[in-house]
Amino acid sequence: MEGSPACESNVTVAVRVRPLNRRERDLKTKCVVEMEGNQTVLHPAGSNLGKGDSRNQSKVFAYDYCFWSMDETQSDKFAGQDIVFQCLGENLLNNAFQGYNACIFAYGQTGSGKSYTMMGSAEQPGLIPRLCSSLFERTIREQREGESFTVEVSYMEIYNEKVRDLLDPKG
Ligand SMILES: Nc1ncnc2c1ncn2[C@@H]1O[C@H](COP(=O)(O)OP(=O)(O)OP(=O)(O)O)[C@@H](O)[C@H]1O
Repeated sequence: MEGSPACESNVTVAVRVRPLNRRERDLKTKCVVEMEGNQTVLHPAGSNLGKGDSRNQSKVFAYDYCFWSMDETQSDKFAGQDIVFQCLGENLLNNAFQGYNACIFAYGQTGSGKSYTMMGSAEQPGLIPRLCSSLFERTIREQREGESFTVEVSYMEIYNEKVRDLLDPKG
């Protein structure tokens, strides 16, 4: 409603673009994604469709966050692991410290960058290691007499409609 404060949703949706991989570069793949603020624009990939065909038009989508991780040299818009954590992880931790359950769900086709964003590497840690270190740092920092913190986590993968417990050593 006009004049009322912005409505805060309990769900945050972000989209991330990864750099082209070797195969895509070798095929001289054109990047058809553009990001501006919280908008993602998908351009037609160049086809033989007729002029009036709606598939020839760019499509604009709005998200809470659009992370451009295509090209590190574009430093003004490049979103590395640190930015992703600042935007998604810090809020989630704040909510967790108020006692709310929190969940991050990474969705995308194979090779789209889910593991990179969630786990990352030793040099480029992703959301999970960053969340864990901040979480435990904060439990130590905010320790008070007579209070305790209980942390419960689960880590699941759903692939081909099968759920796999990624923390189960037997798995
Ligand atoms: N933001 C990024 N910056 C640099 N490299 C990336 C990024 N995202 C993904 N990659 C690289 O792209 C490749 C595929 O990414 P990743 O393994 O994370 O995909 P995935 O979605 O988890 O795939 P799968 O569903 O098959 O497990 C990896 O080599 C990864 O290092």
